[in-house]
Parts: sequence; structure tokens; C-alpha cells
Amino acid sequence: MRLFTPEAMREADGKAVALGYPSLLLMEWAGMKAARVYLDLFGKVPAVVLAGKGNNGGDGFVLARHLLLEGVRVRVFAAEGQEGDALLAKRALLAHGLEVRPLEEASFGPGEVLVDALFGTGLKGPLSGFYAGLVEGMNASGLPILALDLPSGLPYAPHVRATATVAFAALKTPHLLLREACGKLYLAEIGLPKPLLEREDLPQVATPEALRPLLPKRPLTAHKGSVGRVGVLGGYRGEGLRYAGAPLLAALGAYRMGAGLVHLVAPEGTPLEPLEAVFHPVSSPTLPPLKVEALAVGMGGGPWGKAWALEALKAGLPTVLDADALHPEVAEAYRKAGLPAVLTPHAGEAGRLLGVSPEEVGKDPLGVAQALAERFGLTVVLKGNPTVVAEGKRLSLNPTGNPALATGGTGDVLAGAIAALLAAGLPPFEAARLGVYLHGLAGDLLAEEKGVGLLAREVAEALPWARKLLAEGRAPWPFSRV
Ligand SMILES: NC(=O)C1=CN([C@@H]2O[C@H](COP(=O)(O)OP(=O)(O)OC[C@H]3O[C@@H](n4cnc5c(N)ncnc54)[C@H](O)[C@@H]3O)[C@@H](O)[C@H]2O)[C@@H](O)CC1
Ligand SMILES: Nc1ncnc2c1ncn2[C@@H]1O[C@H](COP(=O)(O)OP(=O)(O)O)[C@@H](O)[C@H]1O
Ligand SMILES: [K+]
Repeated sequence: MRLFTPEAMREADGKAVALGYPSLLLMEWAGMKAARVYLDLFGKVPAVVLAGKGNNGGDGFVLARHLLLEGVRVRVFAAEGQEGDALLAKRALLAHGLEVRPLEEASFGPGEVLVDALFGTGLKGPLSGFYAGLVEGMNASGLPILALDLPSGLPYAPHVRATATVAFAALKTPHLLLREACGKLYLAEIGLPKPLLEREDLPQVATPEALRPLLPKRPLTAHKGSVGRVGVLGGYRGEGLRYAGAPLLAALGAYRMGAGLVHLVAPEGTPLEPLEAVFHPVSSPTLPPLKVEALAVGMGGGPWGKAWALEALKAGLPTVLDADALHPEVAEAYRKAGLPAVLTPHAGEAGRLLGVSPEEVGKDPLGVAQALAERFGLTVVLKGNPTVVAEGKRLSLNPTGNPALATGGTGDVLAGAIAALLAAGLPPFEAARLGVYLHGLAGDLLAEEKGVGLLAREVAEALPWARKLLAEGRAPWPFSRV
């Protein structure tokens, strides 16, 4: 599935029309599907539809007509000046005898649901004046808001903070990058010819359908030496902060992602856990001879991080570079060696790699992930919400994961998990996408069951559960499809 920009969406709409597909049909399906979502979420609670003068407003008129037909009390306030499909949709509504009043007279109160049909993909620049005030009033009302296509105002401020959003035809960039504003996300099929949605030049959204075939097979004859062995190199012994558990969590992540054997190379004195690992206590960052197919390096490495990574380079294996191994000179060395390495920075580490602030990273995660991938010629996992995976020109956004994962050690688990998939033979981009997806899904399953307060080791323990759901075709979609 591809992530559309508003421009790409307009192009697809335009192509459908050029093929002879009537655009009014798209609008009819959009409004009808949104009405269905409204009924599912709010039943017969009275609706106040706020419609702009563009096609987003047109979707609002269609929704109003369908709600009316279902016996919902609807009040409609609309901007003046509709043309084309939006005007036809307005006339169809008027034919049902409903009054459409000027937007300036908009009023709403307790016991009503607001439908935001003000602006969609046609917004140019931030809202100001009357519209900014209207949007702020809608948010301040505390009433539920169903946004059509996009919460109005996005990607700028101010914007509507929706309870739920129905995205039409495809997910657009703000749906994933500014997800907080969207509330519960629905993706509505509105009848666009399918080939128009297949755009290889756009970023991908990782779907269960696309990832399931990547799951490494486990033949009957599998043994612990045949399904992927992982070496974990990390930890630090000296002055300053010590994350002694970090490499242990990576080892756990690797095992729980299906590794046959995990070798743990860590400073003397590191707890000998998990029990299932093969331990190699060392007095300084060194690479002992290991029979493994992939490495995870840097977790808890502190001042040893760089040395761990440069030692690990000698193995010439697919490697996940995490945490303290994430330095420009390390990434450069792996690029020169032509090794399939996966960098797994969070915003702070990505900023360090590129020489920008974490805030700058947060403003443009897609651009930053791509810039890192191009600069170092490696695979990049830029962690956050959403996590972005980049390699060359390819970009993939991960739809799973939630704020319950914002707790110490979950990134270490991820590094080990991706290394296990590399060891099982997946290419780096695929290992990264699948690892990130399953790690996020594990977090989602746990959050659903327990809420906030997860431990990183529990996330590792939930990886087989996530993997099983995906393998059986039962992985829940993070967005409802209508
Ligand atoms: N064939 C299509 O194009 C379809 C479009 N659909 C809907 O149409 C939407 C896009 O429609 P439009 O392209 O008409 O655009 P919108 O309806 O999103 O908004 C365009 C209107 O907003 C005004 N405007 C733009 N920026 C503004 C600002 N900063 N302050 C105040 N006014 C501003 C423009 O002058 C224009 O009147 C989609 O989001 C979707 O909801 C759906 O009906 C499905 C089919
Ligand atoms: N708000 C959030 N939504 C989704 N995922 C999150 C959120 N916060 C953290 N995560 C995930 O949790 C992990 C945290 O990794 P990281 O910051 O490296 O932690 P640590 O260094 O403690 O292991 C990443 O996979 C990240 O994507
Ligand atoms: K809208």
C-alpha cells in the first residue's frame, strides 16, 4: 500500500476522470462510506455538518443526505460558492428538503456530533481568520468530531483534532505523520480504479499482506544451527551511565524473533542472562570467533560503542548498528566495507548522525530517514511514531506501535529482533520492515491487554504472539477498512 501526498491523490482522481470514471461517483461513495462510519460510531446522535466550498464540502453534503435517509437529525452549515460535483451534491441534499445555512451562522452544542467537511487535500497554507476561529471553536466544544478525508487545517496549525477520520481512497502523509490529530483512522475504498493506487514512486505503508510472505520458514528438519544464529555485542564497564541490561534485551529480542542460538559478547560482570544464550565475557570490546550469521551491536555500549562496531566489522556479517554504535565514522566504515548494515537510530541518534537537532528530525522523519540512507548507503530504521524504514530510494512507514513502547529497552529488543531476521536470511530492508512491524504489533497486543507500564522484556516475549498472528493471516489492521 502506498502513502499518497495530496498532489498524488489529486493526480489519481484526475486520471480516473480522464479514463471516463465519473468523479461524482467517487464523491458519492466517499460521503456514503463516511455516513456508515458515523452510524457505527455515533448511531442516531444528531449531526452538525460543517462544509467548505470545495469537494471536501461536497463529501459532507453526501454524508448529510445519507444520514437523513437513516433518520438522523442533521443540521448543515456551508461556505458559499460551490461548483461542479460539490454543487451537485448540495442540490441533491436540498432536494430532500434540508436547509443549508451559511457557515458564519454555525452553532453546535451538547448532544451533537460535528462532521468536519471544511477542507481536505485542497488546503493551501494554514487556516487563519474566520476558519481558524471556527476550527478552534470546534476543538474547544469537546464534542466528538468526525473528519472527512483529513482533519481540516492539517498539516498546519490550527487544525481540527478529530475523534475519528475517514480517509478516502488512500492514506495521505498527514494520516501517519500527524496521526494524533486524526483519532481513530478509517480507510474507505471509494471506487478508484486499483491501478491508479499502485505508485511505486511513493512511500510504502507496511501491510500484513505484504509482510506475511517474508516470514522465515521453519521446516520440520530445522535445528538450532539452521534457522539463524545471532551475535550480540554490547555493554560497557567503566565510569558513567551503564545500561548493563541492554545487550541482554537484544539477545532476548533475537531469541523471541526465532533465532536458533544467540551468542552474547559483553563485559565481564554482565549478568549471565538470558539463560539460553552462549556467553563470551570480555574485558574490552573484542570480537571472539563466533559461528553466527548476523550481529546486533552497540546496545548499552556507552563509550565502548564505536569500538564495538569497528571490532564487529571484522566479522563481515549483516549487522544491526544500534545506540552507541551509531556514529558517522562507524556508518562510513560499514558503507566502505559494503556490508549490509541496518542503522536503528531514534530521533536523537539520527540527529547525531546527520548533525542536526532531534527537533529537526521530528519535523521531517521521511526526509531524514531518506537522507541517512543515501548518505551512508545503508538501511535505516528511524524509530518513532511512525517508524520509517529507508534504503536507497525506498521508504516504508510502519503502522504498528504505540506510546506504551516508550520505555527503556524496547529499542534494544528491536535491534536483536531485526538481527534474528537478518540471520534467517532476509535482506536488510525486508528484515527491518518485518522486525519493526512485529515489534510494534507486539506492543499493540500488550497495550490492548495491559495498557501502559510495559517492560521491554514483555515486548520481547510478545514477539512470537505477533509473529503467529501474522503467519496465520490474523494480524489486526491498525486502520479499519470500510
Ligand atoms: N475526485 C475528487 O477529486 C474527489 C475528491 N474528494 C474530496 O475532495 C477533497 C479535495 O477537494 P478540493 O480539491 O475541492 O479541495 P478542498 O475541498 O479540500 O478545499 C478547497 C477549497 O478550500 C479553499 N482553501 C484552500 N486553502 C485555504 C486556506 N488556507 N484558507 C481558506 N480557504 C482555503 C480553496 O480556495 C477551495 O475553495 C478531498 O480531500 C476529498 O474530501 C472526494 O469527494 C473523492 C473524490
Ligand atoms: N510513542 C510511540 N509510539 C510508537 N512506538 C514508540 C513510541 N515510543 C517509542 N516507541 C518505540 O519503542 C522503541 C524505543 O526505542 P529506543 O528509543 O531506542 O529505546 P531504548 O534505547 O530504551 O531501547 C522504538 O522501537 C520506538 O519506535
Ligand atoms: K475535513
